[in-house]
Amino acid sequence: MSDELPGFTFLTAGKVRDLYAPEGHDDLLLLVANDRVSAFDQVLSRPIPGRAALLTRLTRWWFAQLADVPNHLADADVAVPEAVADRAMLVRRLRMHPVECVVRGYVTGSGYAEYRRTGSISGLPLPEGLQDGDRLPEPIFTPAYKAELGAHDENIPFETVVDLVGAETAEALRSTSLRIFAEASAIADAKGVILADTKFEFGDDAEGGLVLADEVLTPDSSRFWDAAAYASGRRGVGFDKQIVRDWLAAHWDGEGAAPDLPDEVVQRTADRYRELVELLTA
Ligand SMILES: Nc1ncnc(-c2cnn(Cc3cccc(F)c3)c2)c1Cl
Repeated sequence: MSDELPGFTFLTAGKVRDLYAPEGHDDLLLLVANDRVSAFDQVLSRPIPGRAALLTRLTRWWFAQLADVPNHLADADVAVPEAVADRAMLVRRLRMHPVECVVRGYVTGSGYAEYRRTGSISGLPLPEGLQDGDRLPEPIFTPAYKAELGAHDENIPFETVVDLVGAETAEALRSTSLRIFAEASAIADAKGVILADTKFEFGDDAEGGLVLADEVLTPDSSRFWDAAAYASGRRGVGFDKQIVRDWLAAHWDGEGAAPDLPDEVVQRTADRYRELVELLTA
């Protein structure tokens, strides 16, 4: 997506999203998703058609499911350009907390690596002998400090969250994150999808209230696994990027730029995103 969006000032770009400010509305922002996908810390060269619209639809749906949690969606009368309308969200500008509110129901990824090194994640001691992909006795709040774009977030103990945002907000971040995770994983579970982990971001609005921000419970912020595959011993079968990961693992040594995905992989991945969103939002 070029930076040009009439009536909006380009602010910054993430891996797969751009942030704009609506001219004349400094209390609002526009998040515009694009069809790019990142894997192995690289934004792949070939976009996945329809991905941005599907993930925007999913985030909107989750916000509606989590009606008891204040969120940043704005219903202001600002015209969003037709060209991006199905993959854009007009949101209230918040004072964002610099904490990635990660909740894990299963141990995998960077959390599993930290567990193998230290026996804990974000300072939380865990049972011995856990294997990659094991379900945890109960979901845990494992916050991270927002790293600069492209770097890995650094897991931090709850005490550091208190230092960053104060005890009251830290407790609210933890309790709200755990509550949302419990609600969302129950919804996903009923549809044959494991929500293994997710990352929430929150900010304060002008009244000082805690507001759920950014994208929510999408395959970019969460790991969604196929529950039937997990039950049959095939762990961590991702719903979205597994096709891309498997193809890259078979056709790339991980050095330098990732090769272009073939049409068949792009199409199957696009289908898989649609399948996940239609399964969850049915
Ligand atoms: N409601 C809000 N209020 C204030 N700030 C934000 C905010 C800032 N940055 N990001 C993440 C991001 C970075 C790059 C492109 C993106 F589309 C999004 C979200 C939000 Cl969502």
